[in-house]
Amino acid sequence: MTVGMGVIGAGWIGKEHIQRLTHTVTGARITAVTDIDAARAEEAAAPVGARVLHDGAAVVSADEVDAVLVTSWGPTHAEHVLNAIAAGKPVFCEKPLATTAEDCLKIIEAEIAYGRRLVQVGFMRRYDAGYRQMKQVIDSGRIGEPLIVHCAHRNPTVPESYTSAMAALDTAVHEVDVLRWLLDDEIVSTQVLTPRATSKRSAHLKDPQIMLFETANGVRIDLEVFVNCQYGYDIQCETVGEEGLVRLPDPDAVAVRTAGQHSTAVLTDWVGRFKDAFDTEFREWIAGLAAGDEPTGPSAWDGYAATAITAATVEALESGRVVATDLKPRPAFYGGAA
Ligand SMILES: NC(=O)C1=CN([C@@H]2O[C@H](COP(=O)(O)OP(=O)(O)OC[C@H]3O[C@@H](n4cnc5c(N)ncnc54)[C@H](O)[C@@H]3O)[C@@H](O)[C@H]2O)C=CC1
Ligand SMILES: O=C1[C@@H](O)[C@H](O)[C@@H](O)[C@H](O)[C@H]1O
Repeated sequence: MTVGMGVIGAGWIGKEHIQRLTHTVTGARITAVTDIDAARAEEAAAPVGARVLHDGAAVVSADEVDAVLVTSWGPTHAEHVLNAIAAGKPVFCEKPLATTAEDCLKIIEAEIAYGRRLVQVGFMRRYDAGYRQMKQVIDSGRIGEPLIVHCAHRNPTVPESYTSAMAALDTAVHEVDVLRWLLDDEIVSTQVLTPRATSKRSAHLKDPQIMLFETANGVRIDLEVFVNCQYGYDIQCETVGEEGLVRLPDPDAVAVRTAGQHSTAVLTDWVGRFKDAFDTEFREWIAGLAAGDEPTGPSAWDGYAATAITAATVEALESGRVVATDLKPRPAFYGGAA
């Protein structure tokens, strides 16, 4: 079965995923595209033979759309995801699931009422080979119980429109998700330290930031978010356990020796760093859809947790306090205590 895919939002990542589903991952065909910028929708749809529809609701209800891909701006996600659930269609939503915890909870309520998982959130790091190997090591017990995690998330530069809150909402949100999954633990409190600011930032921006998270099991996580680091796109993660540690590998790169130097390249953006992870994420999602299975990737609950924890982190940044994440109890539908 080929899955007919309707895409809502044909911007940067929307176009990336359209290319991926057309040329790299088998089992799906882009059948409909919409964007509030009609020219952008046309430009993305024409080369893959998809129809351009006038809005997200039209995409969700189109007969040729079996599943929906939401790659529009974050504040619009909840509406499209709720429409897809109402239509009983599987929906892959790029992060964030919604920009408020309240909207995430509405999605959870709608999915539970539907009675079957339809929603998957685009936290692709769970599909990265390095993070998967780290999880295997942690789960195997080889390093003993995890105690501390050291992380860094560095982008070379960000546009003027990037705000201090986005360090949590847009950037650290990936660590929040992948660490909850890696440790199989929940983040219960958050704090933000602001070291000396880089002169390379926009005047309004607090950069870098050091985020400190604590989990229910008492694991401490420190995360450096530095979005004007200049030198490249660099993702680091090291978990220290009672009997050893496990570190995320750097991406493969040849070592060059020339002119008295030994060097390896550093990547410059998330597109290249997580290309294989995105491919695997979609390969597994499409295979599940074709088999009629419920999605097994990041759930609406994970989307809620990430939004609530990053919102608490913004509160921590603005107040200078340690803030409790105060998550709701996880419903049995998502594997919580009944
Ligand atoms: N997983 C990851 O690493 C990444 C995820 N993202 C997420 O993907 C989403 C899109 O990001 P980008 O592609 O970078 O943004 P973008 O601004 O390049 O593209 C978004 C597109 O959505 C369109 N749009 C906005 N509202 C719409 C609506 N209601 N209906 C139809 N079209 C609409 C815009 O006109 C634009 O073309 C964001 O939620 C972002 O956080 C973005 C980059 C990386
Ligand atoms: O999702 C992403 C962007 O939206 C965000 O702005 C970047 O900081 C992240 O590295 C990237 O993965």
